Amino acid sequence: MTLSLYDTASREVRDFVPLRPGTVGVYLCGATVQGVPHIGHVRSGIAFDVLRRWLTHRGYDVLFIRNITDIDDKILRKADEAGRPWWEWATTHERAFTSAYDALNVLPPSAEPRATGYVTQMVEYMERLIDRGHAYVADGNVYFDVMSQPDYGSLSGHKLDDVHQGESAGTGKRDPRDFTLWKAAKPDEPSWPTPWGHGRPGWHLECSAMATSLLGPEFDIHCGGMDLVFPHHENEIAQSHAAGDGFAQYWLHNGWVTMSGEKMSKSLGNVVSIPAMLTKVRPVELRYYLGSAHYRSMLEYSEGALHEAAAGFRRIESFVKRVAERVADVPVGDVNDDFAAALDDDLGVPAAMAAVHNAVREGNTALEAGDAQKALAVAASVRAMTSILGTDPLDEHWASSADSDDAATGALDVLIRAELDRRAAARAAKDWAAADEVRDRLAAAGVDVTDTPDGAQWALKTKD
Ligand SMILES: Nc1ncnc2c1ncn2[C@@H]1O[C@H](COP(=O)(O)OP(=O)(O)OP(=O)(O)O)[C@@H](O)[C@H]1O
Ligand SMILES: [Zn+2]
Repeated sequence: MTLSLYDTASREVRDFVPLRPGTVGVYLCGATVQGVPHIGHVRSGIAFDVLRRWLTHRGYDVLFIRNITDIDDKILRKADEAGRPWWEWATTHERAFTSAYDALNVLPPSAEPRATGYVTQMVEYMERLIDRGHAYVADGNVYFDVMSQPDYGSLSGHKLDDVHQGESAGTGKRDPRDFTLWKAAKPDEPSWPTPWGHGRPGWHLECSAMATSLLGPEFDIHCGGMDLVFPHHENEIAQSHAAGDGFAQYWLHNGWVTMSGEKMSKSLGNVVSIPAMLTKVRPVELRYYLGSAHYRSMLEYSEGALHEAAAGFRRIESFVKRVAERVADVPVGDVNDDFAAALDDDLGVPAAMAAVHNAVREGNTALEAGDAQKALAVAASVRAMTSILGTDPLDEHWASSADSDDAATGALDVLIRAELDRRAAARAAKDWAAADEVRDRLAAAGVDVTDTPDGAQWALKTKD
C-alpha cells in the first residue's frame, strides 16, 4: 500500500509521491518562544514526529526542519515586562521547549533554524518580491501586495473581500488586506539593517525564508497547527509562489488540544504546562495520551482521559515486560499489516493503536497458553509498532525517567489529595473560609488548584 495524506491545499487525501525518489523534505512551524510550552504545542511536535518516523520506516531519508521564532512582538513585550533582555527571554524558553520535546521522545529535527539567523535570506527574499512587483516599501516597512497574487486564498478558501490579516494597520499600507513582510525599527527595539532601513522580520516571511533556504525552492511537506492555515500559511504560499518558488507540495495541519472546546493557548490562559502534567503521569504516558488521537482531530483535555490513556499504555508495557522477564530479551521486530495499513491511511493512529492492542491481547493469550515463542514474536512486533508511535516501553529513552521522581510525586499526591479532601468537605459544609484557607496554603507552597468537572486537580506552579 502507498502512503496517502490529507492535503489541506487540495482538500483531499492524496497518494504521497516525493519530489525526489527516496528523500522527503518536511518543514514544521515550530514555537514562538515567548513562554513555557503547553501540551498543545507538544501535540503538534508529536503528531509530526509520528509522520517522520513512519516515513523513515518506509525507507525515506527524511530531512525534518522545525524552526524557532525567536523575535516577535510577544517576546519583546514579555521580556520587557520581566525586565530581561529579549534574547535571554527567547533562549530560556527555547530551552524549555527543547526539554519538553526531549522528555516526550520527539526526535530532534535535522536542523532547528532560528528566525534571527536568517535575516540575510529574508532580505534577499524581499528583494525578489519587490523586483517581481509583489511587495513595496513604505516608511521602512515592507508589505506584500495581496491583490498581485492571483492564487491568494487558495489554501484557506478565504474570499479576498473577507481577508483580515489580524495585524495592526501599519503605516503606508496601500490596502488593508496587504500583510507585513518586514517591520520598520521602533526606538529601543532590536533591529537589523536592510536596503530600506533598520527593522525586524515579519512572521510569515521568516518561515518561507527558512524553509526554502534549507529544503530548496520546492519541497515535499509543510506542517503546522490548523490555526496556522490562515493567515500564516496562506501568506507563506503567497510569498513563495510570488517569488517564483514551487514551495510545499503537501500541507498537513494538526487539530488542537482543547479545553472546554477552545484551543489551549497562552493568550486565552487555558494552558496546562508539561511539568504540571508530568506530576500526574510519566513522560511515556503523556506522550501516549497526546499521540492517541488522529492528528487532524481535536483532543479535548481531561484528567480522566489522561489517566485512561496511561492505563492503556500500561497494558502494553506490562505485556512486553512480562515477555522480557519470562521468555527472553525482546528485540524490535516488524509492524503488522493492520498497523501499516492504518498509518498509510493518512496516519490513522487510532486504528494503528487498535492494532497494537489486538496484538497485546493475542500475545497475552499466547503467554498464558505457554506458547513462549509466539508471545516473543508478538512482543517484538509490539515494540516495532510502539516505536513508530514514540512509545516503545523498552526504549532506553524512558529508562532515564527516574523512579525516585515517581515515588516523590506519588507521596506528594497522597498529601495534597488529603488537603483537597478537607477543602471539598469544607465547601460541602459551606465553610468557605476553611476551604479558602486550604487553597491559599497550597498556593503559598507552590501548588495550583483547579476545579474541573473531574473534581479539584493540582499541579506544581510553573514559572512563566
Ligand atoms: N492547543 C494547541 N493544540 C495543538 N497545536 C497547537 C496548540 N497551540 C499551538 N499549537 C501549534 O504549536 C506550534 C507552535 O505554536 P506557536 O508558538 O505559534 O503557539 P501559538 O499558536 O501562538 O499558541 P500560544 O499562544 O499558546 O503560544 C504551531 O504549529 C501551533 O499551531
Ligand atoms: Zn511558520
